[in-house]
Amino acid sequence: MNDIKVAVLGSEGVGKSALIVRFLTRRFIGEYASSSECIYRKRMSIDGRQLNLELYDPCSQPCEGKSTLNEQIHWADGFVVVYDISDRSSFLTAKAIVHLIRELHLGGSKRDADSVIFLVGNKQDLCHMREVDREEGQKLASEGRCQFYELSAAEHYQEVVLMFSKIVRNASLGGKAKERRRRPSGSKSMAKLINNVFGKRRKSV
Ligand SMILES: Nc1nc2c(ncn2[C@@H]2O[C@H](COP(=O)(O)OP(=O)(O)OP(=O)(O)O)[C@@H](O)[C@H]2O)c(=O)[nH]1
Repeated sequence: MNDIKVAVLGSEGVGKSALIVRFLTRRFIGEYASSSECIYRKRMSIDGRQLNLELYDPCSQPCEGKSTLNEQIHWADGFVVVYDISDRSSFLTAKAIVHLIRELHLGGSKRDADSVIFLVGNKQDLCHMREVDREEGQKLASEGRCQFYELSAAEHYQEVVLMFSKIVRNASLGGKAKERRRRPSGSKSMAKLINNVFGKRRKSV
């Protein structure tokens, strides 16, 4: 069975965990653990093929054994680079990450690389507080040769599922069946994911 590794990257509070939890559990809960990096696993069927998906959710806080962004990039087959449309600084971080991925992610053909970086402007429901125009996102995506999505983990379940399904499909088709690399860090079961959702430091929306 194919193993597909997808890293969800971006600055603190952009909604990386919210997107992952939404995809894996259908739920948007509002507060998520941030104290450790983790990998979530899901068995999926794409085009009749069984895949083991590993989704990497980094920790924005300093934490024990934390992997570097370079390690995360080398580990992954596909990348979801997230920013918050109501936070310009998160967009600048996303831009830097996209450029770094392009620099470091040298395996595979050009076509493969083009289809496995997704740029996601999250929190579209906060468009009344928008600091990043949709056009700016599209421009960065075209410069970085990424696919572009603007969505809301809070409100757009179907779009979130579609986006993750597409990157998994693209990564699995990329012919980048890489030799298995070192995992960025520990892994987490679904039960742990659910447990992590409650009693976290609060973040404002
Ligand atoms: N309004 C709105 N809030 C969101 C959305 N997605 C996430 N949030 C909120 O944004 C805050 C941060 O979400 P997280 O999923 O913890 O963000 P993160 O990127 O994982 O943050 P770190 O773990 O600190 O890196 C939480 O309060 C979420 O409820 C969204 O689509 N809309």
